[in-house]
Amino acid sequence: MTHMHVAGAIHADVASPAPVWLTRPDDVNELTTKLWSSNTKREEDGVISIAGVRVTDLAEQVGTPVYVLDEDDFRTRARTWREAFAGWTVYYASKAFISTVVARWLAEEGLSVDVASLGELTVALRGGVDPARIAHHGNNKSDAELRVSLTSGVGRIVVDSSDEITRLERLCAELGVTAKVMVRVTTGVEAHTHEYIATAHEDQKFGFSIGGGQALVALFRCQNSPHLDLVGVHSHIGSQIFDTNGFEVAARRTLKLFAQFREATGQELPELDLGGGFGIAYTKEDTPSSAADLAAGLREIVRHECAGYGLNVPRLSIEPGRALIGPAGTALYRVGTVKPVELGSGFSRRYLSVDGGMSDNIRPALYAAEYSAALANRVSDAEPVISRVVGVHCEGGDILVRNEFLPGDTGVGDLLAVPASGAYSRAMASNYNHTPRPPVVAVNHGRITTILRRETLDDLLALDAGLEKSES
Ligand SMILES: Cc1ncc(COP(=O)(O)O)c(C=O)c1O
Ligand SMILES: N[C@@H](CCCC[NH3+])C(=O)O
Repeated sequence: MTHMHVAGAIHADVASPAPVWLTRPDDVNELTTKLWSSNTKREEDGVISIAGVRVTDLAEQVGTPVYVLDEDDFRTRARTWREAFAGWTVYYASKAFISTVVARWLAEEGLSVDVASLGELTVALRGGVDPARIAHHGNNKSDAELRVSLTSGVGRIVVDSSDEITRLERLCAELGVTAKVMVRVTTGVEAHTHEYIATAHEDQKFGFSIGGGQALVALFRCQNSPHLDLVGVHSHIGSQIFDTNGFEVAARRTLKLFAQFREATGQELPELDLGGGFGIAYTKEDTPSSAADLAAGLREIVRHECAGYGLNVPRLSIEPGRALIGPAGTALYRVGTVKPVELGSGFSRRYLSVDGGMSDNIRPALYAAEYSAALANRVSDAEPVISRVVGVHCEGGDILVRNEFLPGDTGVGDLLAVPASGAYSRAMASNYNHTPRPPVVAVNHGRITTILRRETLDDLLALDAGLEKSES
């Protein structure tokens, strides 16, 4: 992830070890603008508010932990991306987070939606997304899933394997329909991100390899199928990427494939999807590109490559997930214990245990992802101290924020806010240790709306078949 290369390095000038990239803030109460949703600020009395809702009121009304979505921030970001990429189709990657309310916002803001499971597809449809504006992904889509996709009129099915093409042809024949398909290709790009979220190097499960020749074969096969309508190629190189070079190389390689396809068939492929993966700021160190800069860069590359091959510029699309919902979300936790841990050589680390953990945000444990945090219910004059925010689970790796300067008097009962938490946190949440998953609330103009309620122990016990039997 972003700072993995320096995670072990330490400052010697502070009482606790801090990674070299983490600088001591002049004002520990200040909210670094790029990290927080656009309607987040500190009120005069020091309490953080999001879209006019004070986090102290929020915690009182809905409890903690809670994920807070700044509706206006999300909608504005969705519009900004749609406008920056005018003329392209912008699919929101729903895996980052989806609920029927978010699906409705997307439909209202004129975005399309990418789904990667029957669950995401169902939520998008139930949320009112036009099926024609849905792209269906997955490296092992089931018959049941493809059937729903075909019968509901999903706009694009992105095929990922020969077995899937066979399955899809059989289902299309059975249902008497034709599927519009894109072929997911592997461009061989080594994206600069964590290994687990890079998806275009050769040794991973997604797509047909361009370098190995399988991509061209898959294109021919779809082109010649009476059941499939081949519309183009899909490339996705990975996630949380800052270095735009990877997108450029992917665009070059896919357009070379377009040229090869035309040479072999005399026909041009009409569409190219360049996927998602645009990085966001989780810490002050991160410097994401703006939608406008990304759009200008990608437009120019595509134009240049198409001109070089004498191709018409295809209809283009992208699939940002994190870049739209990540910065709009804030996680709110309450501190339950504070523990100074002696590390030897005069160092100590302050562990702040909060009421959530790896069950609501697995990203630090899974990708060594870095986050930031701020004391949210008040300001403090105390010296900033390097702190580690940890959860309630039975794992040493149950870390939410590995290193952050927080006021030295942060204590039991205080609220901590973790910005940039809208993507892949609640969406990847689990019930580890039989923990009910936190709610997601939308805030706007001082109003709180629950869009996903808090799970309860009763919800979890309702799944317990043994209990059902003994009580019936
Ligand atoms: C096919 C596809 N499209 C889009 C995305 C969205 O990625 P991100 O949220 O990084 O923009 C992903 C996830 O990495 C993906 O696998
Ligand atoms: N889940 C990943 C991103 C990969 C998404 C799907 N291709 C993350 O949390 O960063």
